[in-house]
Amino acid sequence: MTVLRAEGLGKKYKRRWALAGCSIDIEAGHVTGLVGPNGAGKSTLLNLAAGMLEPTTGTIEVCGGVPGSGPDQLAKVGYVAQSTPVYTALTVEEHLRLGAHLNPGWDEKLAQRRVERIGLDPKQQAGKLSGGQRAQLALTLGIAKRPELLLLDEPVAALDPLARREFLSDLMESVAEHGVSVVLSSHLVADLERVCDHMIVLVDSQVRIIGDVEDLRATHHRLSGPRRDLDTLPSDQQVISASHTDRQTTVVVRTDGPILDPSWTVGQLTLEDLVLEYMSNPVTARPALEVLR
Ligand SMILES: Nc1ncnc2c1ncn2[C@@H]1O[C@H](COP(=O)(O)OP(=O)(O)OP(=O)(O)O)[C@@H](O)[C@H]1O
Repeated sequence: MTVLRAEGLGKKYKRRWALAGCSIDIEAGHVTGLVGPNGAGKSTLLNLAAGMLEPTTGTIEVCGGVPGSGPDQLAKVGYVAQSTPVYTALTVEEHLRLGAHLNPGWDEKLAQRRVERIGLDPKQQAGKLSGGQRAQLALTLGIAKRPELLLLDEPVAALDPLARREFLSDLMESVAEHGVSVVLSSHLVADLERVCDHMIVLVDSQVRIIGDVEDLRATHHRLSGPRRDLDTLPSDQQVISASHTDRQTTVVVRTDGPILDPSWTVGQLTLEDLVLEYMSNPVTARPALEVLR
């Protein structure tokens, strides 16, 4: 089953395109990381998927429905926005009560367990929580809702390192136990690497690359060797970035085939290297669109 399908998706604010021509296909059961520079369009994409925004062009379908189209659709999708919105005048326990009231699939046990473990005082007003505690409360509401698809916009940005690790392991537990699909944006690629099996890199409002993390790792190589003209590379090798000194060429290529040329020294890239290559070379790389299976 497809949990998120976008075709030619675009969003324009006044005269500026925040997102343009995005085609994305995410099957259920995946944890998909969304990365890209500031202003690339990550929050815009998540807002479109949550039904908080309407597309200017193209279409987006989430869990088989139009985002934000009614109560059934809202129940299927959990969304924790970057600002981790909470009701400042309500206490922690009132938030949980509200969650139980509004969400047909509410998991009270899970919500209580999380609040206890995080150490939130149920009687404390949300407006008096720290930024990290507010984020934890918002994340608890998102997870305990038991959605089919959980959309998280920079969920760990406000968390301390231990809380971050625990949150990510909670998330993995929810994925394993309840099969929830997740799309989460973050600038912390090392965190994403721990939990994501798929990755989308957005640059300049467009999808630069989308795919299975293992496939991405296996098909990208850093080649270094004697200086040479890039036109001499085999046609199945897509150049992502290249640099030359007087004597040496270093090039990052994407290819499904083996590197047969013995003059290259072949190095593997970490996921972080790979993401940075796409983020810092928006011109040389062509967009690579794939279906996530
Ligand atoms: N409400 C708005 N009105 C006008 N422009 C907007 C609005 N929201 C976002 N934008 C613009 O759209 C572009 C994409 O913004 P978006 O917030 O989606 O990026 P992002 O990738 O989430 O960035 P960040 O990593 O900084 O959170 C940016 O240029 C931003 O200035």
